[in-house]
This record gives sequence, C-alpha cells and structure tokens, in this order.
Amino acid sequence: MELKFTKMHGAGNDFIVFNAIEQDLSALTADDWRALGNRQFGIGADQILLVEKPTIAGMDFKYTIYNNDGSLVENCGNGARCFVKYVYDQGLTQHLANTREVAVQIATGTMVLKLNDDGSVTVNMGAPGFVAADLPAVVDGLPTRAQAEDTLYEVQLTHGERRDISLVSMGNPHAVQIVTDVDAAPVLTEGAELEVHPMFPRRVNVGFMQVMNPHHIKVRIFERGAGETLACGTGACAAVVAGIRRGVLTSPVRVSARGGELSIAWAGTGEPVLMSGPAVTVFDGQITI
Ligand SMILES: N[C@H](CCC[C@H](N)C(=O)O)C(=O)O
Repeated sequence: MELKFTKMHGAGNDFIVFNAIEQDLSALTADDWRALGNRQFGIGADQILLVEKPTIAGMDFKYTIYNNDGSLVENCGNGARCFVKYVYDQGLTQHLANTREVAVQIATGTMVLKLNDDGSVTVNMGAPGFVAADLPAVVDGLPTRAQAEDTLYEVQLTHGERRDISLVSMGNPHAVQIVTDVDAAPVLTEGAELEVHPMFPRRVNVGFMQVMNPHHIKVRIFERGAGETLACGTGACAAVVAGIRRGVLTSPVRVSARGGELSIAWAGTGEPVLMSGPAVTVFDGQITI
C-alpha cells in the first residue's frame, strides 16, 4: 500500500500526518504505527496523526492519534496545532478560510482549533480533570496532602525516594512534579519508572517542571508510549494547571520546553485550558507499507 504523508512538528514534538479521508488506512495495525514511527527503520516521529471524517454532528474532522509504540492516545496538544495547519494548507475545509477555526472530534470529546494570522495556532484543550480514578490512577492508601486546591500524591520509587506528584487529566493522563533544576532532573530514569508505575493502570505521561517565576516554567516530559520528547502540549497544559492549583503559578504562563515555547492560559477549575504555539510543516512524502 502506497501512502502519502506530511511530516510536521509543534515545538519539536514531531508527527507523521495522514489524510485518512482520501486514503484508506483501516487495515493498518499497531505494528504498522510502530514501524512508521521508528526513527531508524521507518519515517520516525513521536506520534502519528490521522485526519478523518467525523462521526458526530457539528464536527469538521475526527482526529486520531497513535504513539510511536503503537498505542492509541486520547489527546495530543502539539499535534492539534499541526492538525489545523495541515487541513488549512491542504484545503480540506472551506469555511476555515473565513473563520480560521475548526472543530475536531477526539476520543474524549471535542476541541476547537484556531489558526492565528501570525501562523501560530490556539487550541481550546477543554477543562482539565482531577479525579484520580478517571485518570485512571489507583491511589487507595497512598498518603496524600493538600497544597492550595491541589491534592499531592506521594509515590515511592524503587530506591526509596518519595515524590509528591499532581494528577491531571487533559483527556490523557499526566503525573507532574516540581523540581529545582529541570535540566538535572532524572527524566529518563524516573520518567520511565513512573510511566509504568502500578499506580497507573493505563500508564501515564510524566512531567517535570521548574518554576522560573509565577508566569514562566521550564518543562521536560517523559511521554507515555514515546519516551522523552522535545515538547508535549498536553504535558505543558498539565504542568501549568498543577502549578496554578499549587499556588506557585499565575495565568498566563510561558512554557519553555527543550524544543520550543508554548503559551498557556487557564482561568481555574471548570474552565478550559487555552494553549498557543507553533506548527511547522517539514516535508511531504510517500511510503509503501
Ligand atoms: N505529544 C502530545 C501528547 C501525547 C500524549 C501521549 N504520549 C499519551 O498520552 O500517551 C502532546 O503534545 O500533547
């Protein structure tokens, strides 16, 4: 099967984008997503994004996401920015030319994506969730303590270290901790351990954030199903939300990831998280799989 694709990135978080409206990808499996995402033997990307026809009324598109380990993902923020740039550049929606907004259906609901005049994209990521069981996370018996609105969950690591983490759902699950120096943080080791910690039955994205000032953080994210990425949109949103709930951040917040900058605003519990940032097309290609 010969497939056309577009390689894109949002702040260095990179994607393979397929037009699954004009191409039939229904036969592809998790093995295929892994093969396509493999950086030595395939195209290489953190996630694979499918542009599909919506199955619910009122939506312009359906947006399906796979990690490069082949697992299906509920939401992908950097990918959403690339999604709207892709459908605009490919002329896949007429009304976008006027409103420059599209409504997309995702596994956990809907999102509105806006293409700004300067080429950046603003995504309404919806309201974050804080119910551990919804993440899902198993927290029975885990010592927890409150800090401002946030409940911190203490997790013990294999060598006895204890970490206070915030649990935030952006449709996908995030475990966020504050560190004093994000560049020195053990992201690869602790991220890998927490990703598959028994507390998280469906694994988890692991965020490390350093508070520079109330309006600026530096982050690194060890992503579920992809490892450390240069940026993670939902992870950046989860970190900002956790910091605001802990009383150490004030909206809006500039988020410096290794691959670029994101701007995130959140007005508090029940309100949506708004994320703005870059979306870049790298190249078009085709592959036989
Ligand atoms: N890179 C994506 C997150 C993918 C999340 C995925 N790693 C998972 O939840 O399994 C983002 O920009 O939000």
